[in-house]
Amino acid sequence: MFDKSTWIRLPRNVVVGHGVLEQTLDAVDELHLAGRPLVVSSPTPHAVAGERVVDQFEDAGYDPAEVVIDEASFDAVQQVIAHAEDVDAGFMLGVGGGKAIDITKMAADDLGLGFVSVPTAASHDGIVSGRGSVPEGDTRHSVAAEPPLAVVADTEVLAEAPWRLTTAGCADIISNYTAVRDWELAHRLKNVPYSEYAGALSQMTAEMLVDSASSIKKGLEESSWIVVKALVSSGVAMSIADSSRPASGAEHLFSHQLDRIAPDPALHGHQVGVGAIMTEYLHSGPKGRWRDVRDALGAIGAPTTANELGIDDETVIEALTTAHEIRDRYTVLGDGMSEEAAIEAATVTGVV
Ligand SMILES: NC(=O)C1=CN([C@@H]2O[C@H](COP(=O)(O)OP(=O)(O)OC[C@H]3O[C@@H](n4cnc5c(N)ncnc54)[C@H](O)[C@@H]3O)[C@@H](O)[C@H]2O)C=CC1
Ligand SMILES: O=C(CO)COP(=O)(O)O
Ligand SMILES: [Zn+2]
Repeated sequence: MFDKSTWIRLPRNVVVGHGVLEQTLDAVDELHLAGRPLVVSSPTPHAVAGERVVDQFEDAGYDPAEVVIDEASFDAVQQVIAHAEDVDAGFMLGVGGGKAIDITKMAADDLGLGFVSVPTAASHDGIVSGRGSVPEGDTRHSVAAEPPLAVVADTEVLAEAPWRLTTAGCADIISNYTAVRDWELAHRLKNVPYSEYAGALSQMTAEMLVDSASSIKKGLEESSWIVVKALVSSGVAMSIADSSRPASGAEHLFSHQLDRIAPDPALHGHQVGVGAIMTEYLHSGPKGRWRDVRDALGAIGAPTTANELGIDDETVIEALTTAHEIRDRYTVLGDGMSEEAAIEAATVTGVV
């Protein structure tokens, strides 16, 4: 008997373009959500876009509530859940970077409420995904959560965000190359379920972004358009796989570990990009395609060295040798690299 079944959860409305923040209300009305909206953001995104979203709902006769969170943690998720219960929220809107969106996603999932994603930076591919990722103690949990019902990505807002956030989004996409390689390896070695569709979509997304590198330039709103479409596509790959595997391999373990141990971690996308240079080297050796990964990052102005990340060499080596401990996810790092091998990989690739 054929007994497989699968659920692919995707957003219903993905609205991308110049000035579409003003269409947030329309995108929500279409969803037939009931009750009071709760707008969740962090301080800068609240000032940049959150207040305008609150005003739209106020003008339309809704009674919006708002909460501004300072950090990405399970405490913040609990804080938002408590606030939503206090104000009897009917649905939520997450306005901000990856952290604000993940917190909203996880709180909404816990309460069984619908949620809408309003990214203010094209900095990561969680804007559409059905995963929430928050550190807890020494580990990081990437948990299944309902994906947003709608995504409203205003390229005018995204283009005004600091440029480094956009290059971080590009690097998060470029890291799909190594993430898919790790996924394939885990499939072959550990029989981890693999989705051809999700793997191909993730890889194609990275290829299309790299092919468009010459159009991704500071001050060009079209860049935000190109990057956000890639982020949506990568998020869809995660939804198809029902896992972050298509977009998160050893390079992400390395970045999550840096978030734990570096005194001043860099942006998520920038860290995974530098990680991808080294893990591509581990996959394909000194003559392999690690130079292509490095050059693709360099072409869009993302960091390619520890120095450019603002992280010292020792911390990079420590993160590389301990990254496999972050979570139970088989990658090219296997059960861990020796310090000598980590130094070799980081040195040959010019990361340290
Ligand atoms: N759930 C998922 O599938 C995924 C989750 N993530 C998570 O997302 C997080 C990283 O997201 P990021 O956006 O890099 O970090 P973030 O959310 O901390 O944002 C970075 C900084 O940019 C600021 N910012 C955002 N929009 C701005 C704007 N328009 N103007 C000025 N400043 C602005 C924020 O206030 C913050 O200080 C990580 O925790 C990562 O694990 C990343 C990828 C996928
Ligand atoms: O950052 C992500 C994909 O780009 C999400 O992956 P994680 O599951 O490693 O948090
Ligand atoms: Zn990522």
